[in-house]
Amino acid sequence: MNDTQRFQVHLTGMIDILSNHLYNEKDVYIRELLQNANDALTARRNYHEDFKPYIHVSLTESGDSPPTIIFEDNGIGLTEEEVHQFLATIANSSKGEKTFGDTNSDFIGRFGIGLLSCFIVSDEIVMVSTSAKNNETIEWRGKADGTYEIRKLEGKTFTPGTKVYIRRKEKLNLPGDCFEISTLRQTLKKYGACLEPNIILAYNGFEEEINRWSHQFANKSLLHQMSSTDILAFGSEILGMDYQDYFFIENKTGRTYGIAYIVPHTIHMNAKKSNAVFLNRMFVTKESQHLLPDWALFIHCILWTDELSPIASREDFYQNDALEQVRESLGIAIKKNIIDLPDVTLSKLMHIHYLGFKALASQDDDFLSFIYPYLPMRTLNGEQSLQTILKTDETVYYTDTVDAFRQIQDIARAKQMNLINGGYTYDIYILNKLSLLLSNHQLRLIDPLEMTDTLKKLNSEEEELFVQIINEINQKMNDFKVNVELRRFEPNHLPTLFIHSHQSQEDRELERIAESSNSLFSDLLMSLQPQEPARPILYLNWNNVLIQNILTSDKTAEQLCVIVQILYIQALLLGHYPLKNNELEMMNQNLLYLLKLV
Ligand SMILES: Nc1ncnc2c1ncn2[C@@H]1O[C@H](COP(=O)(O)OP(=O)(O)OP(=O)(O)O)[C@@H](O)[C@H]1O
Repeated sequence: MNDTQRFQVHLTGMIDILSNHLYNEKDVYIRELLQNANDALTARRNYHEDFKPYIHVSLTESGDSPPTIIFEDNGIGLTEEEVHQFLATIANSSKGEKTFGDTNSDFIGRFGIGLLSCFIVSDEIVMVSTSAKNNETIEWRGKADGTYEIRKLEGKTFTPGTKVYIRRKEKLNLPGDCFEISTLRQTLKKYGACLEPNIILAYNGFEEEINRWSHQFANKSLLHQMSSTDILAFGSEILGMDYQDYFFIENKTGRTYGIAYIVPHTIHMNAKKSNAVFLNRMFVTKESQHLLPDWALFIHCILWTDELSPIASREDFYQNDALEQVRESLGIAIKKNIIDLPDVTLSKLMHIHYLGFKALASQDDDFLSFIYPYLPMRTLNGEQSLQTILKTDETVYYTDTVDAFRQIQDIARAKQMNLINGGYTYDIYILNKLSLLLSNHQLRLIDPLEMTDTLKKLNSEEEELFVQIINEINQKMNDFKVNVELRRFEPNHLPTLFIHSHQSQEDRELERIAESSNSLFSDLLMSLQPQEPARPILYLNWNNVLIQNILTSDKTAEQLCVIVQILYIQALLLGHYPLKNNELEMMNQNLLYLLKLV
């Protein structure tokens, strides 16, 4: 015979799960009480009742007994049947569907577990509720041990609404709990800032309104009528930063909207995002990481939504398709607003946030085609905007690495070339895209090797004069895998030009890493190297007085080689290339050699 049994709920275990494993914020019980009061007011309004909604919160302390927080609302209340059905049955809610987004419900509660969070701070929840449906008043006492008592209060007339009493546990060890007035005030402001009903906090005979000013911002049409002073003040209150510029944003459904503040200082690329989000007017998080695209670092948002699903702790949102669509649509809105900003604001913005703008421009052609004139780039003349760089009719060249720029900057300057250093973050993607996008400009990537074509060969007599010595030098430099050549080039003051192709740099780096690895790994690395690795070239400038003096002096080949080796080390150091072991050794030997001479 089948023996059907009922599951039992171990409430103490559940409270432990809630307090230690579900909620990060230790003040959630205030959020849940606010939310329930707010939902009860919504339900009463939906019940077609004409009344002035309020939520009244008070903190009482009397004598030696622990302080008590009392939450009162004049909402729909609960009948006795509803108390059994919704209060005493865990995970049963009177608020319908458990999913957000698909439904257009005004309720915030869904899961039917929120009230349990009060057990984190209290051993008993006492609720006195008068239902607007039948005017009956019920007192419910729920205990953390999983038992509850219920009784009807008769003989007195109560108006519809609910009062919840939370008395602090005797041994509550929760730093910064809300049984202290300033924490309670702060927490009510945090969660309740945008709720519609008037929230009043009473303490020691004084009353203050918590959300009178702030609740208006959540109303889309009121928001657009607020003064800019108010909007900036609201940003600083919610996000804790002083902003100077903002614009409104809204996604395409119109169900997620808000204020986008421009961050007034430079932001680190992996800085935490600071976006406050309210779901059905209830605060969810101040650090939403996924609601805006990654590039939108220069924006801090305050957003209101009713179309996203919160995770169980209600402290963030599920990363689902709905969230992705909202993020994409908000991204489009931000771009559009930036494009519409006045020129002065845009230049100011660029100054602070060029990196964020470059990130966006490198991913988005539309944005790039608008924004590129304002983007700053490093050139031979320091930092310039692309609009200034591209003013000329001549070809503008760019390198793909900082290293390539360094290698050719001197001769490029001598040739009066327009050269951009494309080696900084995002620049190469932007420049590559622009080279295809801009039809009227010659924007061309240059390889340092191309520059060697412009170095002049010596005439045949000169060539003959030095061919032997250059050969000897090359033999001595063979160990360092570099070729030495003699050429004429400008600027004359430049004794050498060191050209290191991508391939020769890679081969060199492989060798250097192999040197500092264990023998097994080093053998493996070296087996990856080609038989004949690519070599950099050290060009000696025959136009340069130092080089002329060196080569025409009566020094022996060995002595000349010492000097060329020193010039080679200098070129490596100027190019920021770490030295290999044999180069270090060679430099030390040469220093000793020089020491002996002086
Ligand atoms: N102030 C109140 N007025 C009227 N009913 C209330 C009040 N507080 C709680 N309730 C009732 O108790 C039920 C359980 O509340 P609880 O906070 O545990 O869950 P919920 O609000 O439904 O969902 P969630 O877990 O998502 O918050 C509610 O569905 C509601 O019917």
